[in-house]
Parts: sequence; structure tokens; C-alpha cells
Amino acid sequence: MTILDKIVERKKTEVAAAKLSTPLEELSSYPLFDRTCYALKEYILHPDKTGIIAEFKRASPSKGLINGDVNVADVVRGYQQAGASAISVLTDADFFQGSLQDLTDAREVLEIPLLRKEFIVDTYQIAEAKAYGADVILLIAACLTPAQIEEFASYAKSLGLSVLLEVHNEEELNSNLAADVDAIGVNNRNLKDFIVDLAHSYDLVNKIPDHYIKVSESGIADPKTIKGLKDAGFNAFLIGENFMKTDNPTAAIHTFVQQLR
Ligand SMILES: O=C(O)c1ccccc1NCC(=O)[C@H](O)[C@H](O)COP(=O)(O)O
Repeated sequence: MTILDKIVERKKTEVAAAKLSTPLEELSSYPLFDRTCYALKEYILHPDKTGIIAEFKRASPSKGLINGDVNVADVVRGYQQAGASAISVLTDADFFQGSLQDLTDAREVLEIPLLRKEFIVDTYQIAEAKAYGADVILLIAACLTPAQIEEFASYAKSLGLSVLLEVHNEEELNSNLAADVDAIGVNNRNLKDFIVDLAHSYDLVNKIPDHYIKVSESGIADPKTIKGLKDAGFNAFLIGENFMKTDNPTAAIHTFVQQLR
């Protein structure tokens, strides 16, 4: 069993418990459920922004603890001030030490799109994303069937959320080009063995239809890499560990962004 299989198994149990403790009708009465979301496409394509989707990530299966001594609101506020186009917050507790509270704490200080970075296996988690403050959800092709991706993307759209579809290879890309997806992310990290290789982005960029926002995800640690990915056709860059592993993620993103200009 791979880590990804274990995460997905754990998610199914977690969702079943959440549905019992907070039924969907209750979620939809949460104050944050009734709001207009920030549209991912608009912020990624905005000329004053960097295209960076900066991620708040305390820990990961591949690296263990990355940074246990950080405040989510302080970090994401700093990311926003540095010119991030959007923010990603991991909400998984068992493998990434995240929470839905982190998502809400981030929402309170942001005026740019907020991605719930989660392993979505059920539409319930999409409603939960909206109720706790997200504007964008992630659908991971390696965890879902093409029919689920269509259904989940359509449900997210009905709630006004943007949808980022994550793929790792050409087969996942070609089987899942759903109409309600806004952005396609190529994860440079293989979620089964954690090997990171930017070649995945370069191999797939021209195969992604141009009406989708194109995002390169994982393993980005050098501003020069962004220049190369932009020249190849990417609009956005998901970066977590490179900022989070430092003592001061806000200072790290500021320095990184200055080197982009
Ligand atoms: O990061 C991991 O170890 C990981 C393991 C298993 C499933 C997902 C995982 N990460 C999620 C992500 O996709 C990254 O957090 C995101 O792309 C940022 O990557 P990085 O800049 O390398 O932190």
C-alpha cells in the first residue's frame, strides 16, 4: 500500500465521521458558506501578481516536520504582501499537521484566492471547503475516477468555487479534461514514491489545452526555475517547502520575488 492509498483510506473514514458530527445542512448554514469567492483565474492572470501560489505546509510525508513554529495568519499575510497570486493551505491533520481551523485563520487575513489543499474523495469535503473559507478546491487525478472528477468539479462550480485539477502524467491529463475545471496543475512530485522531477511539467505543458490555467507544482526552489517554466507556457507555480523550511517564510518569499523582477 502506498502513502497515497493510506491517505485516501484515512480520508474516507474521516469524511464518514465528519458527516455524522456535522451534517451537510449544518455546514451550509456556516457564515462563510454564504459568500462570493475570489476567482483563481482572475488573480493568476493579473499583471501585478507573480503567479505564485504560496503554500502553508507544516509537515509532509516526504519530509516529516518542515516547520512547527509558525502562525498561519502571519505567514499567509506575508505571502500576500509579497505578491502571491493565491494561497494554499493544507488541511490534512494526520500526514501534514494541517486543519480546517488553519483554513479559516488564513481566510480572515486574505483578499486573494485560498486553496483548500486536501485529498478530496467526497463532495462533502467540497462543501466543507467553502464553509471554512476556501475559494478553490484541489482534485487529484491519482485519487479519483474521471466520472468523480466531472461530478466533483461540477458541484464545486455550483458553489462558486474554482477547481484545480492535479495530474502527474499524460494519461491522467487526457482522461480528465472536465469542462468545470479552471486550472490544471502538473505535480512534479510522484505521490507514490515522492521523486520530484521538473521534466513532468516540461513534458506536459503543451498537451494542456490553452483555455486552462497551467500550474507547475512542487520542487520549485529557484527564481530561475520560474523563468524557465513561464517561457514554457506555465501561468502559475505552487511553492510550499522552499519558503516553509526557513525560519521566516515571509522573508523568504520576499527575497524570492525580488529575484524574479
Ligand atoms: O509533499 C509531500 O510529501 C506529499 C506527499 C504525498 C502527497 C502529497 C504531497 N504533497 C502535496 C503537494 O503537492 C505539495 O505540497 C505542493 O505541490 C508543494 O510542493 P513543495 O513546493 O515541494 O513543497
